[in-house]
Amino acid sequence: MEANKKYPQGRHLTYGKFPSVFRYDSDGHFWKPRKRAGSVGHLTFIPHSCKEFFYLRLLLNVQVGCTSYKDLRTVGGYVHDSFREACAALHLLEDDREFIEAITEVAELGSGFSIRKMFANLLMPNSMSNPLNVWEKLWEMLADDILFERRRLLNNPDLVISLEDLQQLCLLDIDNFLRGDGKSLENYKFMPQLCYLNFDQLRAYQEIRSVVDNSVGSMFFVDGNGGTGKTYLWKTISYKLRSEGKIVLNAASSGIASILLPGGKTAHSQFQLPLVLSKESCCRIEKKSKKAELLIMASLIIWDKAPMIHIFAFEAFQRTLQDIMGEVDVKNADLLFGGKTVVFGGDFRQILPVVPKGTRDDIVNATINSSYLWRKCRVLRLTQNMRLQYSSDNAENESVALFVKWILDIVDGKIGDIEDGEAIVEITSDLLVKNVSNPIDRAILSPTLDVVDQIGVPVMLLRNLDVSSGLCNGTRLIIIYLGFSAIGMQIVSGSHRGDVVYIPRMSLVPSDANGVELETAAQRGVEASNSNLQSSVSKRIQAQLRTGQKSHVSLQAASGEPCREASDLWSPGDQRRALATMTSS
Ligand SMILES: Nc1ncnc2c1ncn2[C@@H]1O[C@H](COP(=O)(O)OP(=O)(O)OP(=O)(O)O)[C@@H](O)[C@H]1O
Repeated sequence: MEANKKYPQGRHLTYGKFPSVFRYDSDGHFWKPRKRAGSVGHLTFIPHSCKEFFYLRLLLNVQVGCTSYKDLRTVGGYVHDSFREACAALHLLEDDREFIEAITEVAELGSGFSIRKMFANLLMPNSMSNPLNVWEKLWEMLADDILFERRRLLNNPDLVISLEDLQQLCLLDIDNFLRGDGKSLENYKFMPQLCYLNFDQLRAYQEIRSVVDNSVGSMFFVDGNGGTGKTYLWKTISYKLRSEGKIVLNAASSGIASILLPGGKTAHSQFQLPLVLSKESCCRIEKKSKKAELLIMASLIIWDKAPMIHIFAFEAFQRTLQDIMGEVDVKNADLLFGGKTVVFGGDFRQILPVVPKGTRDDIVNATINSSYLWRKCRVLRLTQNMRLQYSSDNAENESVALFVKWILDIVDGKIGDIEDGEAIVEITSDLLVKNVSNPIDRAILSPTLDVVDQIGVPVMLLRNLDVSSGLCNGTRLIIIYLGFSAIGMQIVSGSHRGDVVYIPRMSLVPSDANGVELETAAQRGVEASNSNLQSSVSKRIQAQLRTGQKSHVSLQAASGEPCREASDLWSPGDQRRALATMTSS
């Protein structure tokens, strides 16, 4: 302030910028002009708890040319009583900007750990007027070092953590700080919450956890209808174990289900399963390879949507694990899955393995519960549908419950005359959506297998091209460019919605094709298995019923949706009879 009185050339500088032109003489306690400019200064951090000093510091970062503290408190010619009031007049406190600035500043000086602690400390006394706003603006900064720490802890420099997982890990830390003070995130309902488990999920979690903790190894199957929270359970277990530095390998039988899992991969990619499986197959994992090392280090292996894959895949995986783990200790070679804990999950009402030209019996025999492994499997059941959000309106709840029962009855074969697993089901007109502007957003099926030939046409990808970018079997896209050898598309479903991608035109030759080729990896029309629904059907679930075309209608999918309206069935014509293929085993 004395320098401002003396040197007019410094009056346009904030306190932080002052050292760029002036030098402080610590002996004489005064500022004098620098001979050479270029120094950078910063103000010492002052915690929010220091109240007026904190606000004084905020003002020093904004006000210029002040020659007294009174000048600092003056805004628009009015002298405020406190630094805080002056900050408010300068709009420095709107939207919790003071806290955002304070956290941002500490982030430059300290670790992510310290700013997470700071955020928790601000939450505790309810200092922030809108903590959610601060969280949304800063959470990536709060989670800044988590990925680095995890890579270091797991000794895996290539580790990738999804944004959702990062948020959970960050919240977990904040929750831990709050617990130190006898509180938890639950006390702050307006904040994003940590995963909490319902009774069935908790029981399953505890059983799996105790086996992992005691390193005894076991095989589990978590059985639950769509929406009972299997994926939620996988996520919770994964977050928890990984937060303790343990390795959890997540895989799913389908690409689109795998992108819902933290660090999930398709089972084929995760376990190097051969495409053509037989009774003697083994995974293509070399004993001394990195993949084998990872499997040895893994505390838990999760395999979602297991009923979709042929039993040969599980048996191949079990043999491979015995081989790999037998190298660690010869006794492991006789243990189930080499002594590893492997948790399978899925819903037998959903899609079962595809057996080309197979009968119903062939399909049932190819399903995981027909394997010799099943006898050693502990089945854990989830029964509460978590996707259904019951409202305070009893009539609405009743209607939802009736609708769910109707869907389950169809799948259980209680409605319609079933012939060889198929039945004609009458759909009541109140379930039909007559006009729909954007069917891609609301459709489950059905394939037309037409060649992709027009811009603006909705398509579904039929190959796992790049699961981490959301390009997998089941991803929905809209054609935006048709080139000679590449097609440009925009993703319209899942977490990569809106992304523009270009994929080469390619031939699809099924392993048992006998010369049959499909035109491109993306096929016009929509067909999704139940497992594809969560990310590919975004807002509403419907079945598109095509006159005269036999479509595989996974009606039970709709049973998990939040409300009856969300489960409308769309019929382009007046087709009200759906041919539902029963897949119940
Ligand atoms: N304990 C829980 N607390 C809050 N929400 C939950 C809980 N468990 C599940 N949910 C929510 O319920 C919905 C359905 O759960 P989830 O996707 O895990 O079911 P699912 O059994 O995997 O379904 P599907 O078999 O159709 O894939 C999701 O929106 C999930 O976030």
